[in-house]
Formats: sequence, C-alpha cells, structure tokens
Amino acid sequence: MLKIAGLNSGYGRVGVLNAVDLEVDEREIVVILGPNGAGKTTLLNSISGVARATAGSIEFDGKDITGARPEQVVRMGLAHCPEGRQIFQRLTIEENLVAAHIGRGGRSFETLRNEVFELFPILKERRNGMASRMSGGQQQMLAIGRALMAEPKLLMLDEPSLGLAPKIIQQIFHIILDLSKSGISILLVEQNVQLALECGDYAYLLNTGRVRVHGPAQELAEHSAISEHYLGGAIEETIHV
Ligand SMILES: Nc1ncnc2c1ncn2[C@@H]1O[C@H](COP(=O)(O)OP(=O)(O)OP(=O)(O)O)[C@@H](O)[C@H]1O
Repeated sequence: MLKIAGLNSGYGRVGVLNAVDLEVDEREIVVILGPNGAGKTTLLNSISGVARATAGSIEFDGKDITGARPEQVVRMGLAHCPEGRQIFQRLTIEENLVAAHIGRGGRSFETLRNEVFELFPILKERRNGMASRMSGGQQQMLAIGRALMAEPKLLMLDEPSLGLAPKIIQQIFHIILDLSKSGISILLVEQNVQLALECGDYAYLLNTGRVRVHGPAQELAEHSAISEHYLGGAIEETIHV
C-alpha cells in the first residue's frame, strides 16, 4: 500500500529525515514511535506532501507520489489527520465535515457523514454546535471524521491520544482497530508506546531522523532494549527485531 525507500526530507534547507525506509501493507496498522523531535511528524508531512522529499521515493497504491502536492495525495486516497487536530474551530461539526468532503470515491456527503456519525454518535448529537466548544476528545473524533470523509485507503494519524483522558483514548483506539478491520490501512504516530504496540501490527522507532529499530509490534513490545533506546540513548545501528 505504501512503500518509502531512502527518504531524505525536511523544511527548506533544514534536513530532518535521513535514509528512511518504511512499508505499510493493506489492512495493516503500522506504528511510528520516537522521542520528541525524532522526525515522526515530518515523516507524515513528507508522505502527504507538506514537507519536501530531497532524496528517495514514496510509492502509494502502486503510484509514485514523491513530490506530489497535498491535494493530489488526498485525492489518491491517503488522508492525514494532523497533530493538533487542525479542525475549523469557527465552523460547526457538520460544516467541518462538509468542508472535508472531496467526492473522491463518488459516495454522497450524506452517506459518508452518516458513517462518521455511526462511529462517533456524539458528533451527531452535537452536529450543529461550534467545533470550538467541543472537548479535546470530541475534537479528535471530528478530526478523524474529517479524514474519513476523503474515503481513504490509508489513514495517517498523528498522536491521536495527545492530551486526552484514558477512557477517551481507549475509545479512539477501538475506533482505529475497527477502521483497520474495515479495510483501511493505518499509519499511526503515537507517544503512548504501550497502547500503540498493543494495537499495531508492525512498528518503527525513529530517532534523530533515522529508523533505529523496526519489527513486528508484539516483538518490539517484548524487546527489553526498546525502552532503554526509546528513552534517549542514540542507536547507531539499525536493529531489525
Ligand atoms: N516547519 C519546520 N521548519 C523547520 N524545522 C522544523 C519544522 N517542523 C519541525 N522541524 C524540526 O524538525 C525536527 C523533527 O520535528 P518533528 O516535528 O518531525 O518531530 P516529532 O518526532 O514529530 O516530534 P514531536 O513528538 O515533538 O512532535 C525537529 O528538530 C524540529 O525542530
């Protein structure tokens, strides 16, 4: 579904990612872990066309999307639910969903909106309320709902648990698992390492712009060295668990 090879990327002259290789298969949940500043958001931004690749390639659904613009990438079925949610605060919930409907897969706004409302009944209840008046958890649900309006084959989620209460985090992770079962591939950046590894199939650990460790999520969870490395020790060699 997604194949990244030898990716270097950054912002202007600032290089952030270095020789990153990563793959996501169909229906797979792939987790990206790493300390602050490791380059996790930059990796998602590079895939969705927000940050520029300076070397390497990004292939999605059999097509080369290296250097494609964000609107082209989303039209191909790759949706990005960004860090900080970035919903339209001064629009209602329903208006946020209208703005996110790009007609990619040909299904009507009403059909897609109703699917989002089924996943997140609270959004239906508050559909005419201002987004700015919703709790953090509800705003995260709206952010995911907006991404789903693009009928994605692959959904990228950047720290969906950030700042949320444990009960809401559980709810969001159940939805992520359901979305994966419904056939959507997931690329998940997450600080909540334990939960992410429980729900993921495969995981990559980034540090200082490089993939330092990768392997099946369960094996990474059991790897005693991971927490040590994760907590900041620089890893010089790539470890394949
Ligand atoms: N717009 C930008 N312009 C220049 N440098 C940036 C920009 N955004 C991020 N960076 C730098 O790129 C590096 C990686 O940042 P990135 O946000 O990708 O890390 P991250 O792993 O997502 O961290 P966090 O968990 O803190 O979000 C950092 O050194 C950061 O300062």
